[in-house]
Amino acid sequence: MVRWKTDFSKWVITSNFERRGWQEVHDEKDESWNIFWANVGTMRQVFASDSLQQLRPDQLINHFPNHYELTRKDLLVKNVKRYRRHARKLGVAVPELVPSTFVLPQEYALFVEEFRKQTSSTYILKPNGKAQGKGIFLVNKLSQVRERAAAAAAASAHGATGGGSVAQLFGQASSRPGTSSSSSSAATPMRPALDNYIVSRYIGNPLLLGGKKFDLRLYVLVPSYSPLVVYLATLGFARFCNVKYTRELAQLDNMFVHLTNVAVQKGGGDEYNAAHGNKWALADLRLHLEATRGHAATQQLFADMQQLVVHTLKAVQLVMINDKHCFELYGFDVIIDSDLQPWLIEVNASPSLTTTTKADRLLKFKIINDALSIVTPPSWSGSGAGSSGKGSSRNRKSAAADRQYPPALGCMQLIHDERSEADGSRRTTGEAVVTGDKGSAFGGGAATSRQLADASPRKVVVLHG
Ligand SMILES: Nc1ncnc2c1ncn2[C@@H]1O[C@H](COP(=O)(O)OP(=O)(O)OP(=O)(O)O)[C@@H](O)[C@H]1O
Repeated sequence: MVRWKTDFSKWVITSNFERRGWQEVHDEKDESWNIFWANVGTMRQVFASDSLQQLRPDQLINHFPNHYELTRKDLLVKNVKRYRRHARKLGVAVPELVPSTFVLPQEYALFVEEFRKQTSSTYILKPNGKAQGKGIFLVNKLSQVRERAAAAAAASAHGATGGGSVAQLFGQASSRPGTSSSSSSAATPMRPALDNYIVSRYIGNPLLLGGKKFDLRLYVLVPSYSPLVVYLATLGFARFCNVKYTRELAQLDNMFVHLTNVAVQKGGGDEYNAAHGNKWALADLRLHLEATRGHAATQQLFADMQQLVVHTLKAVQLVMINDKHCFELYGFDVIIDSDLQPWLIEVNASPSLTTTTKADRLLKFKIINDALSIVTPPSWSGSGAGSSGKGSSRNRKSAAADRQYPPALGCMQLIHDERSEADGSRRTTGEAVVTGDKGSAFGGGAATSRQLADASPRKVVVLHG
């Protein structure tokens, strides 16, 4: 009997396990589970306590230990920048994946340099450690950054002195190596309020639908980083703002115009539509684009989004700890601009599994169902067919690197399998997502991800291989 555990009591998870006839493990200390759907916080504890080392071969868990390399805004940007630098050295063209971004406080001077080169530009500042649109603001003048920093510093110091130099506000003095925060309280600047922020070029020309801004939530399954295997779900959705988009400066602070987060838009009063949750299915968006922008342009956009996903994962492949017990279902947030170029906004390791509408329920149930069918061994399907306790030899084999993955399963389309890329036999199979060879990251004789990997100073770490 397959046994499951979760600290995440969401219907889409528990109903999927129950429908398979699997048995729940209730006791927190009971380690007889075969699959643990954990939130990221629990994962941190599991890895910190080293208990992962003791996992049996027949145990699976839904995060990689250092998933934050991809899902923390500043680390994502660092990894993507490094990947593109390596690609450039190899003469490989990798498209821009994220809008130009700087990590604060370290890259404040670079940000100022870029900002001053623009005649008019808007930037968005986002805290690394927050979600749901919290702490985000837009600026189009450097003085606004300073004002915000001062206000935030004053607030965090509970009325202590606001203001201060930009260097202080961004923590340059306090973050000097070897400077202890306790060394001299008089000499130490206040805790910088915009420490742990990133600042990104704001996509000011988003594609609009009915005059409203939206972003896309794409679901991406990674059963393995070494070899890199990637599935993209054909199910996904667009999330709309409540009010019409405008570039008017007077509306720069109006988050109902600029932020598509459901959490923000739900607070939008009457404008929020509870029936459809301000969402549109990806398939409907595709149909709409086919009708308004043409077949070829739509096809190209979906191919570009597939490339965006694969490149982003390649950018972290070398730093990700490829533990064979792990898989991950990511939520990729993408904004499409008016030229139909997709931009990655962020990657979530725990995409929301809360369901607000019937369509939401069906979509999320199906995504989890298909993801489970891919990551779990065939011997787990059907009730009572799984392992009990110590792993069977079949289960052990299922965790091995030579495992075969189906080209498509339900809504999941295999869009990248590094082993196929190496022998050139299969570039892409995501027919519903993209046709032809467009999704191939380095088609036409360009370097493969393995070549990029070999060129990197950091190597993939494989545990429990
Ligand atoms: N560079 C950008 N250009 C245009 N809009 C952006 C940009 N970055 C973020 N946004 C908008 O702001 C919203 C919030 O950004 P982001 O998702 O990075 O923050 P978050 O608070 O961490 O959200 P989440 O709850 O999804 O983790 C996005 O959904 C998008 O609508």
